[in-house]
Amino acid sequence: MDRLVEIEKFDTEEQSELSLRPDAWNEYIGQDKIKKNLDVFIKASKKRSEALDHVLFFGPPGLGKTTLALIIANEMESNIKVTAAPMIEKSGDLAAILTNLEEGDILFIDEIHRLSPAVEEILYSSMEDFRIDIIIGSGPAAQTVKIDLPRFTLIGATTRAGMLSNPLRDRFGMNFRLQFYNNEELAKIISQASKKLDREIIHEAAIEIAKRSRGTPRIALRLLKRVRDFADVADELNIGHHRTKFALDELGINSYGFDEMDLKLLKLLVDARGKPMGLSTIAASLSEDEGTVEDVLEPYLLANGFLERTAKGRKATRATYDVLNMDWVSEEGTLF
Ligand SMILES: Nc1ncnc2c1ncn2[C@@H]1O[C@H](COP(=O)(O)OP(=O)(O)OP(=O)(O)O)[C@@H](O)[C@H]1O
Repeated sequence: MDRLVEIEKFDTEEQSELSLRPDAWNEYIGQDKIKKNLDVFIKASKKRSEALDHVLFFGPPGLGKTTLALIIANEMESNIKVTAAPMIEKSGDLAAILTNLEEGDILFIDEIHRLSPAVEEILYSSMEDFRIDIIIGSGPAAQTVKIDLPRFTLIGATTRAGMLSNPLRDRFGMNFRLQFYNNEELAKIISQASKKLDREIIHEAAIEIAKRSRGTPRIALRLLKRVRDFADVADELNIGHHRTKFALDELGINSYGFDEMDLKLLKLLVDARGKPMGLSTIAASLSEDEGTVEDVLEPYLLANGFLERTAKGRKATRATYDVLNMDWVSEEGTLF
């Protein structure tokens, strides 16, 4: 029987990513430790003919959490339903999803930290006992009906592990943190995707795109598509280094891969002349919400030493001044 892959969380841009998405381990580049561990756990569950234990992935957007869930389903030869927490508004929505699952199915919930407490409550018993209690009616006449569920696997993904409640986090048998990719890994992802787009890309060009992708496959693939547009217009069948550099410069992507928002944030910190800045001040100055600053902007800057988090707030580092071609000012305000 064919596996069922039901996806209801993607917008149009994500739909266009689907054709480039790897569906087997050999195409999933990097994250070697996670791959190795999951491979063992999948093989063990298959050997015992059991559903895989619940899995939680966390890490910044675009690092491959959804892709991993789809590969797991492929390897387990299971049906998968992909959804996102904001689409599960009421406990009834979740109950409907759960009661429609079959033995061994996988349910993937993205942004799982955004589930409402009432919905989360239902998830606890379904993850632990494969059972849900539904209350029918209200007041003294209300009745609780227990419904048994098939043994399924929940795969949760979140950009904010810290926002997950303890009872929910504890119910996952496996936790994996995804890391940013290095340039060689991203170049491999770019070359692989380029082949799927019927283009050859030379290694130097792939590295050039990788360097400007903030360690993130989703950004790398987006840039690859734009570079391909430039190559197509110039009637170049293959993607070379010169065209790639030209295209990326035209797109205004600097050699660190920083976009306008990154640069605005770094400039804010530098303008504070060494004084730490609070998250709320940064968010207000950038007209962004705090969550976006914490989940999307900061992780890459932090991981690469362009920003420092202290108890008093965020601070520029020496590397921040270097990026912006400015003289370094220490916390005491001394110019170097
Ligand atoms: N390790 C990898 N190897 C090859 N391609 C990858 C890898 N990781 C991600 N990709 C590609 O990058 C794109 C984004 O990945 P994905 O949607 O899985 O990220 P995500 O972590 O789920 O993002 P979000 O948190 O926004 O949902 C996909 O098109 C996928 O094909």
